[in-house]
Amino acid sequence: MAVRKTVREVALDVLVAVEEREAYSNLLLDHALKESGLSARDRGLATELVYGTIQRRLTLDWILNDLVKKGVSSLAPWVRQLLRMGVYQLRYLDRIPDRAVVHETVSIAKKRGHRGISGLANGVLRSYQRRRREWQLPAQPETHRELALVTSHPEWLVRRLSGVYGMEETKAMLEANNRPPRSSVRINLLKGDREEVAERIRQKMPAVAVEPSAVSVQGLVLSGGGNPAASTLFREGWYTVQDESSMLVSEILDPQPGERVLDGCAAPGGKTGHLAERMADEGVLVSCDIHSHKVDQIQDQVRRLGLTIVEPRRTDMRELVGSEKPFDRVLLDAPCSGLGVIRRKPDIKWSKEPREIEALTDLQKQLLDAAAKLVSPGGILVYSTCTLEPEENSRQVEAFLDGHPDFYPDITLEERLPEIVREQAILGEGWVQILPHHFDSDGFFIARLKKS
Ligand SMILES: C[S@@+](CC[C@H](N)C(=O)[O-])C[C@H]1O[C@@H](n2cnc3c(N)ncnc32)[C@H](O)[C@@H]1O
Repeated sequence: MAVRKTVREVALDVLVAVEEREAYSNLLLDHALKESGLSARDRGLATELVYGTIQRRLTLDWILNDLVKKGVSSLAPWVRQLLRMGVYQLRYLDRIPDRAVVHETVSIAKKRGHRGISGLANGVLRSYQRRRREWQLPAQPETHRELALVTSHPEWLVRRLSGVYGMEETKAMLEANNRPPRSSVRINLLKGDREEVAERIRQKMPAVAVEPSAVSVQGLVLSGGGNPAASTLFREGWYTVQDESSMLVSEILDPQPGERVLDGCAAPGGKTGHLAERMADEGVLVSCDIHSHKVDQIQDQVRRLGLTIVEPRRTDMRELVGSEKPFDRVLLDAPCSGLGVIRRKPDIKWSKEPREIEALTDLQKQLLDAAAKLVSPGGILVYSTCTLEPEENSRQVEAFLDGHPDFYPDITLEERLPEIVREQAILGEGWVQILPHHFDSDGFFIARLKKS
């Protein structure tokens, strides 16, 4: 029988895979936890170790570069990650005794490396224990570098965001990125109303506290009890796991039963399901994505939610122009830099580069041009992203409106928002920008545009 990995070995392997394959931490971790056979408590610890070590990377490397002679970049990836994970536990996790951290780290080093590596691990962690007071950070960071170090985000990102939102707001946003995401679900309107679904969840999962979301009328916030996607209620389509601000996108498009609707960049299908539910599963909903494996994910959602009006297609949305009749409503939930979802995928902050943002804005512009042609006169176009970058958001919309005089911003967007969002989020003409600390949700930009 194969020997089961310990919780720290599971976490370490995920950390190494994220770095080497440049894959998303949440996907790799989900997969590793499923295979691991770890108890629920250890799964919680593995999750904390993976997210925490990635989140705090800059601060951890700042310390390790003082403790490792040639610096962390000189180490083999697994040794680098092992030391980061060790210092992370000593610095940020009070509930694990220091000696347990040192012991576990050195055991993995012994098992996987030679004596030199276990000696290094032991020396580095013990030096950190002795000298930990040397690495003090200011409570009120004043420079970009200090804010980068305190919140552990790349300096280019701190510079860029504080140029737009100011130091105070940026600090709040970056701190929110280091907090664990809230767990929320969108109730399936085709099955019941919010109170009915909440009651079912309470009965099925008594350990879970269920509260209505203040951000979305279809949202429920869950706390204190496992993974909502593992429940039979999820498999039976009573709800979909979705972030609260992301739910606002389909609410703002507000498709009606019987209409012809396009979800142009649809996979994995979270918003497709939402649109169809709001259409009472009546009408036509073309849901396309450029990647075929992702179209399968849309298909899975449709099946699970028991929807009949969705037509999943593998296609480049731009190719629909000329071959499809216009739509009453179009959702363009565009590919973006994802800076609003760093809390869920902390590796994004280390893998994204400023030049990628420029390439993305080009693609978004092309998709918007195509979307404009696919909306029928009098129809609605909603453009959304899960990023915070004006180049991809408000400026993208301004440029679109300049180039498309037949479109105008729909100011009814404001009255479609719940009071708390109107009061706290950033509102523009026909658009809203939600930042991660506003509601401890994902950062989202949503614009509602009307064709005359
Ligand atoms: C932000 S994600 C969409 C998330 C989705 N709306 C949801 O709520 O589940 C953007 C998607 O656009 C797809 N995409 C990128 N370029 C595309 C194109 N030219 N045509 C259609 N889909 C595209 C990507 O594969 C990706 O799945």
